[in-house]
Amino acid sequence: MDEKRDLRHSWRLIEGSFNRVFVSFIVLCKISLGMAPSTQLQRAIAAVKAMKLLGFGQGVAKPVLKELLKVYGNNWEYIEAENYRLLADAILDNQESKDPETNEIDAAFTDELTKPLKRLRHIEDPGPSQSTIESEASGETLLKKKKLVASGEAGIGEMAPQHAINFEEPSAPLGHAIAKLSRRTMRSSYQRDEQYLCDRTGNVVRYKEPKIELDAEALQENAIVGASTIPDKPMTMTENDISTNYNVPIAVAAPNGIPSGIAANQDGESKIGFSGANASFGLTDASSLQLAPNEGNERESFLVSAQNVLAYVQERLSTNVNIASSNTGKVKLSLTCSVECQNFKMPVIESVFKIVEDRCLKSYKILHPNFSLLNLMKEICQSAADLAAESGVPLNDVVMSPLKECLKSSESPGIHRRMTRRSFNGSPNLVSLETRRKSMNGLQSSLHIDGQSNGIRKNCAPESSDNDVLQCSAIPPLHENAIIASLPQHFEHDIAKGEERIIISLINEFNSEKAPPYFRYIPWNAVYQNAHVNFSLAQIDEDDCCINCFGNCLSVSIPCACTRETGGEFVYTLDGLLKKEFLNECISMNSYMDKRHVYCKNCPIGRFTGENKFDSCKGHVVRKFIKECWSKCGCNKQCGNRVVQRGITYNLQVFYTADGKGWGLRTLEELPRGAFVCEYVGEILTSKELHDRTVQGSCSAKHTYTLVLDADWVSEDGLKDEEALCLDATFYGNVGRFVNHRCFDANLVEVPVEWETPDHHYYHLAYFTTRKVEALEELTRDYGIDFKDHAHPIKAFKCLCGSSICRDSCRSIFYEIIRSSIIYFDNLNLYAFMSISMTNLLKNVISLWRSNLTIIHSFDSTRCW
Ligand SMILES: C[S@@+](CC[C@H](N)C(=O)[O-])C[C@H]1O[C@@H](n2cnc3c(N)ncnc32)[C@H](O)[C@@H]1O
Repeated sequence: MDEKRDLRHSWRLIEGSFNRVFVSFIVLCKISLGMAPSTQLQRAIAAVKAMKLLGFGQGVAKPVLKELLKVYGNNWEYIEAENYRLLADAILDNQESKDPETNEIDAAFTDELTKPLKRLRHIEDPGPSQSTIESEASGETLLKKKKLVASGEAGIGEMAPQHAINFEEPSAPLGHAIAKLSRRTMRSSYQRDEQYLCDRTGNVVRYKEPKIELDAEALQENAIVGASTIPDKPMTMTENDISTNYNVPIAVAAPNGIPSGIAANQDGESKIGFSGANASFGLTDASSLQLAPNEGNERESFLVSAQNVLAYVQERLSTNVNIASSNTGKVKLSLTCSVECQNFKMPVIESVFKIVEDRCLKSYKILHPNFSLLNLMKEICQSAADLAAESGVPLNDVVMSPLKECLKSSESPGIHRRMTRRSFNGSPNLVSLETRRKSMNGLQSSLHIDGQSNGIRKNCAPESSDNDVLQCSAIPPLHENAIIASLPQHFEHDIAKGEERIIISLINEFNSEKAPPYFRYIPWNAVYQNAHVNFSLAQIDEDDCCINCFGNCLSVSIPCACTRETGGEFVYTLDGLLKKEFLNECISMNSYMDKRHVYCKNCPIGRFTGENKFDSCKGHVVRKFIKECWSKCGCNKQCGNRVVQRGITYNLQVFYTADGKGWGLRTLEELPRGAFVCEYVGEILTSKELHDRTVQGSCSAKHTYTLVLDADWVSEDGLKDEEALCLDATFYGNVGRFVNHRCFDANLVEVPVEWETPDHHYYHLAYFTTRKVEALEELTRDYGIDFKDHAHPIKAFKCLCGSSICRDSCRSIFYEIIRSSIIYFDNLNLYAFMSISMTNLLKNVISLWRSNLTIIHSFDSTRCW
């Protein structure tokens, strides 16, 4: 109320003095300017009137106007442009040059009448029309300005207040910069070369102001630094968060150099801070976030202080990112983009996030599992704050591409939160989003993003194009064609080299290892030398195929002959997933817990070890087979009973694991339960050939890539060597070779699948999901290793699977007991184990001990380890 009263008073004073000014300027114009009196007179009157409204008396304005007219050869257009900005600036500069010290103090303690005056220098003014002046003078707008200046001056007043970053030269009044831009377009003598930065500890740091070139491109790219308007309900947090606590922020003027100031929002209400011709809703209060009509003016502003960060960044295409943080450590960020659609309605912000995340995932395919837009925004806030707190960061970089700078600043060691993104030229790039916490003491814990739960009511949605959202969210638009252009060295576009139906990228986000040791990618198994694998049509008799079928076997009510192996039922659903019951059984059979091991009398593995061949079998898991239709069948390639042979269909990626397992495989999209992921492909070796390779040491690499196709070994006594087959993916293999081990709760299970060979000597080993797998989750299977079997010829690795029930830990004795317990209670299988209560489990264990049952060490020795 007091403020309003003051303003009214000021306005009366202005009115009262107007007549005198008018008369004086008639004289001035007649004497000094030599123009046609009527025109000059009117113009002079208008100029003085405008200056008076700004608080400059006639005595101050007159000589400066005179001087300007001289300098510009009586070119009134320059002087009148932008509501006499040039004149106002010149007056201020004149004052500054007379007494900079006083001005500095002025900046801090200037009285209320002076504040709006200074503020006008950086307000985005829609134009010099009389109506604008009137509306400014009418109270409400001035009140807004007053508030604005007051909040802005809180920072200046203390001049380098503790914890404030001041990107403005100390002696410069607020709002210098935007005016500067326009002046620069006219004369270079107004340029300032340096700015001062007060870091959070109050030190003044000095650095170069970005050079502003006057060509159109530079005007788009660069921005000027100065003081800014603070919207009357600025980019808000709660009152407590920011209130009047903005410390001398940075403002970046419109790239086109057209300052304007009072933005019209949708409701037609005047708003200070953004051009009415631009979409502008900055960091306003969530509840008052407004979308202004976009008429094309692009603006950038960036307002920063160490504890109070207010950032408004606009990239091209009228898209903005606004960031604000408060003394309390809260950070809010809002996105602005222009959407050219009628009847625009803001969707729920979470759904916007989701779309962007999905798009990121779809496009980059290499995002960190923890990637979320919200996290990204937090990163941006954090990084902006870090940058603000950090001296010596060139401001122009900050202004032009804040995220780029955030990302650049992530090279030092520390907490690593990484994601991949495309570089700003549209190519994919690996980016480390490490955040340096040191400068933000405690901010991390209290980060808050506007629009998360309290909701942004009005904003733009990324509905029109990728650009709309991706540019403003600092994730640049995607151009698939540009993928290969600037890949990081540790990124391989397609390790399958076109052999698969899909692209399988490889990425190392953790160290400099660019690629796994050399191997040749093959999409299907290949016989090394002696393995007896007969793919002949002749060996498939009519009982082993469905000659009379047509189209899709699954669409017929009577299952075809190919289901003989699986009890007269197809194992696949119409969606191509494994049926629940079949999958459950496969999981259970493959389970380390499961007792269904069988032992060969003459184990092919033991034959070459010199051990007693009747005693050497470590046991083999009995597995269920899938039989798929094949070329001799009457159905087509799209038949629902041909899943594995159609190859990999989900987006997979080889990546370097963070937990020391070396390379691993992950999915880039969500996988449903029972989905076929990939086959384990390698060279088909006889067990003798594998043994020879082992003896020769050619398999003694850091990692082991061999496994035994032993699913049916026990059914035939005296299996010939050329029929006892193994797979070795050390030198030739597919993505399956990168699947790491996980104890018990792996998300893949291997299932033998046959189609071109009716016997079970050779088969394909297919990996299916045991549960729904989230995008970016590592794909793992349980190798079935007994980590306690130190007598095994091949030493097991130190398990780093991270499972809470890892068998290779000191707790594993507990699991041995559990396993024994399950074996003891014959009716329990893995599922029962998973579901039994701890009490029951303990009862089992006690009962087990009581009965003095020895722990049985049986395990599948023939699996890969
Ligand atoms: C089939 S390879 C898997 C791919 C391998 N990580 C790589 O970098 O190429 C199996 C090897 O990976 C490593 N490995 C797999 N699972 C592991 C685990 N849970 N803990 C530690 N190492 C593991 C072991 O060296 C093992 O011999």
